Amino acid sequence: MAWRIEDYALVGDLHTAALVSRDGSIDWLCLPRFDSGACFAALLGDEENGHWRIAPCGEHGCTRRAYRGDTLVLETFWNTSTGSVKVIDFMPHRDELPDLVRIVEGLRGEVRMESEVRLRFDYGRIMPWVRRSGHSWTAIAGPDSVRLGTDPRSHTHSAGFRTRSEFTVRAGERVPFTLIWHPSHEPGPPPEDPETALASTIRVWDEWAAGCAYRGPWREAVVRSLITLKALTYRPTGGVVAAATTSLPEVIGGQRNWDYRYCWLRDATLTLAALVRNGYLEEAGAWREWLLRAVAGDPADLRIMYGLAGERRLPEMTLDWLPGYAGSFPVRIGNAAAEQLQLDVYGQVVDTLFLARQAGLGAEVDVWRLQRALLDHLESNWRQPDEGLWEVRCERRHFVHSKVMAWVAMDRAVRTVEAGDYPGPVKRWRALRDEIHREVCTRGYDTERGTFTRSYGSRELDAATLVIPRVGFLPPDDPRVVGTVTTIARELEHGGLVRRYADPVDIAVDGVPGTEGAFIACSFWLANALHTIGEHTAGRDLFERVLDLRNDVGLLAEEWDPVTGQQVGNFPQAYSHIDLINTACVLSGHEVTPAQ
Ligand SMILES: OC[C@H]1O[C@H](O[C@H]2O[C@H](CO)[C@@H](O)[C@H](O)[C@H]2O)[C@H](O)[C@@H](O)[C@@H]1O
Repeated sequence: MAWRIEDYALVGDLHTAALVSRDGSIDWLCLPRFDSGACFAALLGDEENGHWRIAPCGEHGCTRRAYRGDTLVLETFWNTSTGSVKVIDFMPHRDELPDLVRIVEGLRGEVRMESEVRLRFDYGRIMPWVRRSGHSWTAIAGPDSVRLGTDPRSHTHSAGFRTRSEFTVRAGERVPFTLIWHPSHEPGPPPEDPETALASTIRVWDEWAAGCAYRGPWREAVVRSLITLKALTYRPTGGVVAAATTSLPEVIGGQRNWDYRYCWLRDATLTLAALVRNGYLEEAGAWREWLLRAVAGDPADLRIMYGLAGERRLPEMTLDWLPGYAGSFPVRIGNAAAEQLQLDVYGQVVDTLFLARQAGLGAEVDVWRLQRALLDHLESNWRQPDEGLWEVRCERRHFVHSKVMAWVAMDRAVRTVEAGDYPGPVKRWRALRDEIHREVCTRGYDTERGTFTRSYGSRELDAATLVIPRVGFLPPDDPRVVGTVTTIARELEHGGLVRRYADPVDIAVDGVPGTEGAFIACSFWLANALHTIGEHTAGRDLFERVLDLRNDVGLLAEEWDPVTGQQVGNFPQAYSHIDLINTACVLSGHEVTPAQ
């Protein structure tokens, strides 16, 4: 039986990330980058697709686990009949090659332990050859080579395509294991001392987390979410992935299984806004540089998502040899949504660059030149229907959220010029801003029901319209805003949270078969909107209800299935953590302060 999605914890090194189950099993790890092939893919299949478990012999599931303070160092504890033990898992921050360290520490009495490693490259398909050299075991296939470093006390042997160790750990003893990836045509790097690596990993995370400016009542949840967003950042380029996984299903057994290991302009800009709001300007600077490189060229060729280094081709395919998480087939890599037109990303990008500048990130001519190009392109294209932020896989529509975000792009451009930051055709932009506003209020508003709709002329609702007061399109006390918030709260409610739009049981809703859970980010948006329209108690109650869905180490997937009571969708997902942070900030009055 598969572990629940919330039974996993994340460790990572700002290049890639691993998921560790409550059973001490690493069931997901892509090397050397987030979007590389997985060498442990049991998450989407079974142990034969690759995993690494370290746990007491005969035990199933740990007693408890936690991150060590404000770090990404995971400690998993077991109390057994003979003693207690913990396994410390982490990935040292690296300049070159990825490295996963696991240290087994005896806490009380003595415990018989086992380690089992099955390395399978290319998402669980390729069985490598294993070579031994002293206490190191190197698995090689094609371009990949992974070296498992063991301690002499762990009595390791390799047979039957798995490497096993059995040993006893006593109170006070520490038995380390390391796993290092390197290109198979190059010699492996010299081993690093696990204890030194642990000390420096703890120090780096502690120092980073101490920089968090948020001081409100939900500090622990906010800091954990910031650490998670940071862990989804690809340090070499400044790109940010939407989640660490591919194909965790939006409903168990369903087909809504997508690859999120890419940089969406929407998700990445929102990540940056959350980081900037909490004092992390360095990441914002790195991402701005990533953006300038990724989108360079003709603005008509703007993509809504890119690879970690700005790659544009992300062809979608299915991995037929993997059965999928709990039988949720197909498993996809690549993402066809990369080819879509999603007009909101123009507004997202311009808005985040505006916010970053307000927060103190220096003005730069190249950044303004990029915005001018995006605005020119939007000026000629905002009237087109698009696939919208929910990336529908059916005919394009005039989505209200896309048009509202086009208004945001024009509004921030006007305000930038008015503030004297840069020059631009402000009269024309003002006129366009007014025109978009008029059109949305006429064609995107249902006067009969008193709510903004999903697209022009439709009666459907869309939780994305909850952003209308937040982006300043209309004031919070406008009856159209109040009507939209209350209608969405009533009609999109799903198990105490909200759906992003009506249950897509009918394929016409978004072009994808099957239903899905409540959307976590949208539930935070609703909490935020309720607060903004003065429904403070309802907003806070909803916010805390969603906070309660975090797993034991503070992580959230994309959705929540109230029927099974489980997290569903890719994990951990940036979107969910972004809106946890933003909503905590709004509900506790913590807003971005421009640098002096
Ligand atoms: O619902 C169908 C689409 O679902 C995915 O997109 C979602 O995730 C993105 C990344 O977090 C987010 O930016 C987007 O708003 C969400 O709808 C999937 O990536 C798409 O391929 C799919 O069509």
